[in-house]
Order: sequence, then structure tokens, then C-alpha cells
Amino acid sequence: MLEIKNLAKVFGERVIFKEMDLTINDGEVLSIVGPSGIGKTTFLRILAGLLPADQGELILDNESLDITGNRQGAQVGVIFQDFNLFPHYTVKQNVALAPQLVKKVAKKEAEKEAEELLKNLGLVEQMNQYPFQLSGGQKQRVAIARALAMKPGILAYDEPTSGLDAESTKRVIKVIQQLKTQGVTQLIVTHDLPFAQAVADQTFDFGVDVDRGGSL
Ligand SMILES: Nc1ncnc2c1ncn2[C@@H]1O[C@H](COP(=O)(O)OP(=O)(O)OP(=O)(O)O)[C@@H](O)[C@H]1O
Repeated sequence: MLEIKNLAKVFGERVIFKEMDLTINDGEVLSIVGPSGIGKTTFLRILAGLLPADQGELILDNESLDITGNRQGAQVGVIFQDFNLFPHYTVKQNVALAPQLVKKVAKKEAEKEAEELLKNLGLVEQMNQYPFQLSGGQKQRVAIARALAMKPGILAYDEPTSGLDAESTKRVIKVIQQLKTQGVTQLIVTHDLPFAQAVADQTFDFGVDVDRGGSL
């Protein structure tokens, strides 16, 4: 379960959001919508531990997450829009690398787990290919497998349907639903309202549900 309490972010004098409260239960899918420039990516970067918040708490499975932008560990898995796959590693290596480096998992075991994840995401034939050989949708599923390999408490996506055709979007919906049945908690930042409606149990509208302006 992820609990967000009284979270606030300020850039200079400008309050991007404040008093943000939200709870996502285990296995739930939350979509975050709202107009461009409202603060969705900023929130995602804070959740990922890449950007400091100015106030508030993030509590994941009863443990407080660092909000100063110096977080250790991979409690939150994020699939960014450009996927950031390592170009010189194969698909399997991309997925198996972080558990070996960060969690000190043995290579054989990390690769076995990577194979299992890739199989579940329909990427058996791509395991030994390189990112440049993949379609956008395939790259995205590799990025999902790579995030899942670290066994995060929550998986977050930034605009997962942008640049995908209708068929690939359907596939993403299937993957999200499949992970949901496995109990994975997911948070999705999206502009795509039909997609949000198709996958989400709960929708958070940054344009409506968040306070801004004034000061902290
Ligand atoms: N490092 C920064 N310094 C100052 N202002 C920033 C910084 N990063 C973002 N902003 C501002 O904060 C606001 C929120 O930006 P953010 O990228 O989070 O919006 P968004 O809702 O994700 O938009 P989009 O959907 O277009 O990606 C914007 O007005 C942006 O200009």
C-alpha cells in the first residue's frame, strides 16, 4: 500500500502542488490525469526518488520513503517514456543487470528470473535481441520486465500509451491487468482518458484534486 500524506512541491516561489493526500491499496491501479504542465511528471519524479519534495510523507508498505531526492534502493519502479534501455545489452541482460549489481543476485539466478519475466510479457523471441531491434511496444515491455526484476513495491508509468498504435495500447492494457491479478500496485500518469478508464480502479485528477498557489 502506498500512502501519500500532505505532499508539496515548490519551484522557486511557485507552489506546483500542496496538501496532496492519496492512498493506493495493494493490487490497485491508479491513474493520474490532468492538463499539460500541471505537475504530473514532477510528482512521478518525486515518487521515483529523483527529485526532492518540500513537505510531506511517502509511506510504502508501512515504511517511510526518503523524499529528499537521495533515495537508496528500488522500492518504486518507474517506466519512463523513453524507457532508458541499455543499447549495448541484450533484452535479457537489460532485465538481469540491476538485480546482480544492486541486490547481488547471482548471474544464473538473475538470468533465470529475467527469462521468466520476459516469458510472461510475451518476449521469448526477443530475449537475445538488442533494443534497436525492437518495436516501441516491445521496448516498453522490456522496461516493465526490468522494473519488475527489482521487485518494487509499486510500479509507475509515465504516459505508457504515447507513441503506441491501437494494437500496442491493447497489449499494454492486458499487461497492466495481468500484473494487477498478480497483486502488483500500479500508478499511471496519462493524458489518454479512454485508456485511464479501461485500466484504473481509481483516478486522481491533478487539475481538480490538488491544491496549488499561495504558499506552503
Ligand atoms: N526544474 C524545474 N524548475 C522550475 N519549474 C519546473 C521545473 N520542472 C518543472 N517545472 C514546472 O512545473 C510545472 C509542472 O511540470 P510537469 O512537467 O510536472 O507537468 P506535467 O503535468 O507532467 O505536464 P506534461 O503533461 O506536459 O508532461 C510546469 O509549469 C513546469 O514548467
